Amino acid sequence: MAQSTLDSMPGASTGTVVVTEPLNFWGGKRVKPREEKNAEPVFEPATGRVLCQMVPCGAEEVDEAIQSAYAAYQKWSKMAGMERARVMLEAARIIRERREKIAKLEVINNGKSITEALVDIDIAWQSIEYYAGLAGTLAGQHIQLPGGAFAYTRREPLGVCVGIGAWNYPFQIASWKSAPALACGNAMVFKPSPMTPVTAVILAEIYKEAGVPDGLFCVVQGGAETGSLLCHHPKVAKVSFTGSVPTGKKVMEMSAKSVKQVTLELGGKSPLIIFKDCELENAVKGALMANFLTQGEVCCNGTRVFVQREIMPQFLEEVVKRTKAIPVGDPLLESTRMGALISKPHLEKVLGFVSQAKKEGARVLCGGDPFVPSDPKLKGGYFMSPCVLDNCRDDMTCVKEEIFGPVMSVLPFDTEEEVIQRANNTTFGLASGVFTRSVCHESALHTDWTCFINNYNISPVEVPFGGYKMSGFGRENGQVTIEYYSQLKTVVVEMGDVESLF
Ligand SMILES: NC(=O)c1ccc[n+]([C@@H]2O[C@H](COP(=O)([O-])OP(=O)(O)OC[C@H]3O[C@@H](n4cnc5c(N)ncnc54)[C@H](O)[C@@H]3O)[C@@H](O)[C@H]2O)c1
Ligand SMILES: C[N+](C)(C)CCCC=O
Repeated sequence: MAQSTLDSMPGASTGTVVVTEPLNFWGGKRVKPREEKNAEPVFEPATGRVLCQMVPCGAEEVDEAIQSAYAAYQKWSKMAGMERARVMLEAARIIRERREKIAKLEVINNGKSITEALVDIDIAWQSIEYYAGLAGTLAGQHIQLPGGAFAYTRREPLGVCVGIGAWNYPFQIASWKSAPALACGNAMVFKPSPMTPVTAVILAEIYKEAGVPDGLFCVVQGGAETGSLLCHHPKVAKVSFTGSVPTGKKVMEMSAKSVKQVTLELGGKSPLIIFKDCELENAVKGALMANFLTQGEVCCNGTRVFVQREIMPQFLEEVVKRTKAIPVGDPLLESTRMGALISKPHLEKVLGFVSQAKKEGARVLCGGDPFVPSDPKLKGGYFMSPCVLDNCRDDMTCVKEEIFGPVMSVLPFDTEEEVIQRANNTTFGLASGVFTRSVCHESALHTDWTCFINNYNISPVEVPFGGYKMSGFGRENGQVTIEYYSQLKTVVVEMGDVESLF
C-alpha cells in the first residue's frame, strides 16, 4: 500500500535507495508497464546513480487509465461536496503523518534540500486541506424571472482532467492540480516529468487509502509522446500543464483540436526591484530567496535583480558574502541549503549560461562553477556553486532568458519610471518583487503581473498563483481556481404557458 516505497525511507541516506515498484497507477492499484523496451534510467541528482527505470505508457495504457478515471468520475461527481471533503481531509492527514518519508523520497529523486522538500510536502497537504474546505461550498445562484419563472445555476465538474507536471516540485505540482480538480468532482490522470516519476504514485496511493473511488487519481508515466496522447484523448475535458513555454504552446495547440480547457503554468524571467530606501538586510534575504530555492530551478524566481545605484556597493557586498556561505552538498543533510541540479545536461546548460554571460561582459562575483562535494558518494552529483553576476545589461542572454539554475543577474537603475519600464520589458509575466520602505503599491500595480512586496517566493495555498503573457494563464491555488476546474450550468424553469411567436 502507500507504505511500500516509503517503508525504506526512515533509514535511507543519499545513494542507497532503489525504486523497483511499478510507477503507474490506475484502477486503484500500481500497474506494471506493458512493455519494458522503452525504459529510461532515472538518476539520483546528488550521486548520478540510477534510482529507477521510467517506462513510458503507450496508447493502450493511457486509454486504460482514462477509462478508469472516467468510471471513478461517475461515482465521485455524484457525491455531495461534504462527502468529498471528508475523503480529501483524510488524504491531507495521511500526507501530514508521512511528510518526512515523502520529503526524503522527493529529495532523492529531485536533488533539492530536505529543508525545502519538507516545506513542499506541507504546502501539498495544505492545498488538499484548503480545497476540501471549499468542496462543500460549491453553489450556484437563483434568479427570479417574470411570471414566477426562475433560473438557477449549478457549478458542475468538467469530467476527466489531465495534469502534466514539471520536475522541480513533483509532489507539490501533483497536489496543486489534483486538489481543486477533485474538490469540484472531477477525476484526474496525472503525468509527472519523466525525470521525477516516483512521488506522484505515492499521492495516488494516499488518495486511494483515504477512500476515493478506484481510478479517481491515476498516474501514467512518460514524456512528450505520452503527454501528447493525453492531450489528444477525446474523453479528456481539461489539461492543466506546468512546464516550459515551448511545450505549453504545443499542449494548447493539441488541446484546441477538441476544444479542451487549458491551464498553462509556464516559465518566467521575473524582476526583483530593490529601492535605495529599502531595509537592506531584508532585501538581501529576499534576493537570495528569489534566486536560490531549489537550486534556482523555480519558475517564478526573481532572477533580474534591479538595484538602485546608490545602494549597489552595499547590496553586492552583502549578497555575495551570503551566497558564498550557502552550504551546497548532500541534500538529505539538515545543514545543507542547496542540493544538486536535476540532471547532467541541465547542469551543463546552466554553466553554459554563465560562460555566455562572461563572453557578453558580465562579471562573476562568485560561483558559477561545477562543485564537487568532499563526500566521495557525491562525486557523480550535479552540483554547482551559486552564482552572482554583476555588470549585467538588459540585452544580455543571462538577463533575457530563463536559466532555471542558481544564477542571479544584478542590474543597476536610477529612477522608478526607468526600472518599471525595464522590468516589464519581457515576453514573460510570472512574478515580480519590490523592496522599499515607502508605500509601494503604486510600483506593484505598475509591474505587469503578480508582485511580492518586501518578500519573495512565498505561496500560501489561499493565494492564487499564475502568469500573464507568455508565462501562461489560468490560476492554481486560491478560491478562483475552482472556476478553472468547473463549469457553470444554467437551468431555466417556466411556470406558465409558452408565448410562442409562431
Ligand atoms: N509557472 C509554473 O507554475 C511553473 C512551475 C514549475 C516549472 N515551470 C516551468 O517548467 C519548465 C521546466 O520544467 P520542464 O523542463 O519539465 O518543462 P518541459 O516543458 O520540458 O516539460 C514539462 C512536462 O511536459 C511534458 N511534455 C513534454 N513534451 C510534451 C508534449 N509534446 N505534450 C505533452 N506533454 C509534454 C514533459 O514530459 C513534462 O512532464 C521551466 O520553464 C519552468 O519555468 C513553471
Ligand atoms: C512554491 N514556489 C516557490 C512559489 C514555487 C512554485 C512553483 C514554481 O516553480
